[in-house]
Amino acid sequence: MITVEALTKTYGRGMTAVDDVSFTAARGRVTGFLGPNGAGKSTTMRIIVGLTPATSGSATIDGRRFTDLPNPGTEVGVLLDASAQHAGRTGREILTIAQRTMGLPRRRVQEMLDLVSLTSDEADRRVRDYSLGMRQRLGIGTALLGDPQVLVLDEPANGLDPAGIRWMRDLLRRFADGGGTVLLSSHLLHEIEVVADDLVVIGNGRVVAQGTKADLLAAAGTVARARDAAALALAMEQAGLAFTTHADGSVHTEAPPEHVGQAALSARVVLTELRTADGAGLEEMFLELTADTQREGAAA
Ligand SMILES: Nc1ncnc2c1ncn2[C@@H]1O[C@H](COP(=O)(O)OP(=O)(O)OP(=O)(O)O)[C@@H](O)[C@H]1O
Repeated sequence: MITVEALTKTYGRGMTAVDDVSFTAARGRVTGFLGPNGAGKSTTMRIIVGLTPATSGSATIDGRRFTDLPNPGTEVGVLLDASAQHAGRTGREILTIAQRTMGLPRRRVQEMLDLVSLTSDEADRRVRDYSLGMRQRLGIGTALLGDPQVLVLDEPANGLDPAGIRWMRDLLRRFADGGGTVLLSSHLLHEIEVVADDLVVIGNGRVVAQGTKADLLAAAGTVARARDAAALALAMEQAGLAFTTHADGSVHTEAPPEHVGQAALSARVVLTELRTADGAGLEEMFLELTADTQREGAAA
């Protein structure tokens, strides 16, 4: 488990990148870490893995600071900036150095190359000649090399092709289902929506929302549709549920699906659709929660 408590990071005078941030990323779950550009995600993650000192507050992994872990790579897999890998080395060399540093068996290098689908030919090319997606795959391989129980990944899907993104999603799901802890930042909201169990949203260095994805998206309300749109509207009114009607005939309400279902049943209205409004849910929620801190929003 990752525990971040009252974490604050200031740079120079008056620049607060991370402002009293607290959250946990639990075992067996994927925690999505979201926020607009410059919100403080990378800074928080860098503090968690000991690359940036906190001004105040703490970040621990299973109760210990990253810098106190005797062999950190075997406990925490880290991918922060895939472009930061030594460009003059080959992928195989980078993995081999990490394998030796961690004192792992040599076979782990080939196992990781196979896992991230880098061919022998690619593994022996210098990283400067890698595509972004190949660097990302190598970074994921390096993060997993020591068979850690915790992953801290900053934009891991960046540069991956669609098949790679799906592969990554399945990998993270399996990792968490096996009891692992995943803290994952991404701007790909759809990816987060599919893979995350819990969400932490930050804006301007502060947490603006956190909780289970289900709870946060449930707050987005319910969409319902009936064969007879007018009858559904009447049923909603009779049940005292406030709603708006969309051009496509569906209704949107802040009430949970159960209440809408009950209203339809009471009025004997046949529903053709009943779901939480999570189609565009995460994006809507993200934009709403971070409206004050969005660059685009701020200019409006
Ligand atoms: N070394 C530094 N010195 C001064 N300011 C910094 C430093 N590192 C980060 N910052 C500032 O801290 C704020 C948070 O940056 P951070 O990289 O954590 O954001 P982010 O949420 O990861 O953004 P993005 O989505 O663009 O990656 C930004 O305003 C950034 O300019």
